[in-house]
Amino acid sequence: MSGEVQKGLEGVVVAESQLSYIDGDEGLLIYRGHDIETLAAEATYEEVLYLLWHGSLPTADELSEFTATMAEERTIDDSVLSTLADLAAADEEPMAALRTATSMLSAADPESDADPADGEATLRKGRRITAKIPTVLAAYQRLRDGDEPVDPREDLSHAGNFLYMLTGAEPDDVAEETLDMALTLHADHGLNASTFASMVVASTLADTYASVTAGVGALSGSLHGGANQDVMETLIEVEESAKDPVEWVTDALDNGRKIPGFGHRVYNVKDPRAVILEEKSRDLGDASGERKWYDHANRIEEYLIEEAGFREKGLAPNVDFYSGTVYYQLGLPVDMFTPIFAMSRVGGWVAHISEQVENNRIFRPRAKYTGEKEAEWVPIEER
Ligand SMILES: CC(=O)SCCNC(=O)CCNC(=O)[C@H](O)C(C)(C)COP(=O)(O)OP(=O)(O)OC[C@H]1O[C@@H](n2cnc3c(N)ncnc32)[C@H](O)[C@@H]1OP(=O)(O)O
Ligand SMILES: O=C([O-])CC(=O)C(=O)O
Repeated sequence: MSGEVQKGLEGVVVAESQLSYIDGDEGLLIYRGHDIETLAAEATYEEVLYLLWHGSLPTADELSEFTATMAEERTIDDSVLSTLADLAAADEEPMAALRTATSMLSAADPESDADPADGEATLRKGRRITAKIPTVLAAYQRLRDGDEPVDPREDLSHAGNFLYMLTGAEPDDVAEETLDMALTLHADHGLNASTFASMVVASTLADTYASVTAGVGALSGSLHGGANQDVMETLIEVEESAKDPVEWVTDALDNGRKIPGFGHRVYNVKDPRAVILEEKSRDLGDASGERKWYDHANRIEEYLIEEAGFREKGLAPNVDFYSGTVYYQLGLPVDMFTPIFAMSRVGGWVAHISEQVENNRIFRPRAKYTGEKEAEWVPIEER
């Protein structure tokens, strides 16, 4: 066995998977054979979940049964709502509130004693978690605002119902379709850090709720899902600085700052999801007459790629760079951006957890020990 350290596990292949394929040089993303551009344009998030979890696109009957089953599972227990109220009163971060609530949801699962190695039971538990996360998030946002949570409706889509529960009003088509597309784009992405975290937990044969909770925790960090919030905060900082975006970003780089929304372990070119979200951000800006956020982001991208050497370093916009401006233009609160990412990515976590337990071996890498091997024992009173 080679003792060479692969820091950050770069390039290490640890599993086989049929779920998503990424070509980081070509800027290609595929879920089970279907390219992301087609899925974003044609599929609903529910269809994508079915594809990821059950291996092929659903027929119309399969989709309507699947959608109805998930819609019936949207309600959350009063105990979860009451904990969310306590967390809102304590001004907890939304991702931390989601982490706590996801863990709590297991108490009401009707299959709590299912065999963790049963991939089908994992999918059913995962479906319940996926159905309930929007209810948790919308309730949390309303409680933070001092409003009563709104009960989920079964007749609305996953995206439409979330927006409805958030505002108390049915969303317009543009908002619903935009969010649905964003959910599709974020649903899966190979062994990213949060998916891998959830797989590591699942590989111990821990419960699905434990594995998904680990995914939420891993996604919250600023190097991963947390970057979409950071991008928007950066654009707001640019706006408030009274500096030109290029001047701002030059100063930021001179001060050793990383620019959120740029760089990726797998892509050396622009993330194909960022291409789609950029177009959506520009269209929303044009439609509302408020192109400022898109323009700031685009100016920063152009400068970093064309003039600051990012292209030569293989640094390009990732999915988080334009998702923030899209969500902002939909009027979503900035610190809900990463929870909305989780609301989508739970589909990928569940698919990978199920794939893992169906063909399981516990993850157990090693560290190269660089500490002392023969330290002298000194009694406590002599130290
Ligand atoms: C959904 C997602 O998770 S997408 C990623 C979201 N995260 C971000 O957008 C945060 C900003 N980006 C980053 O921190 C990184 O690019 C990551 C975490 C995405 C990838 O990390 P790694 O593959 O480990 O790359 P690493 O951080 O080692 O970067 C390689 C080089 O590029 C530089 N670099 C990477 N990203 C950036 C950036 N956003 N801005 C400026 N420089 C950068 C690094 O400083 C490093 O330079 P060096 O070799 O001179 O030290
Ligand atoms: O793949 C990664 O490392 C990060 C990412 O883009 C994602 O999780 O969507």
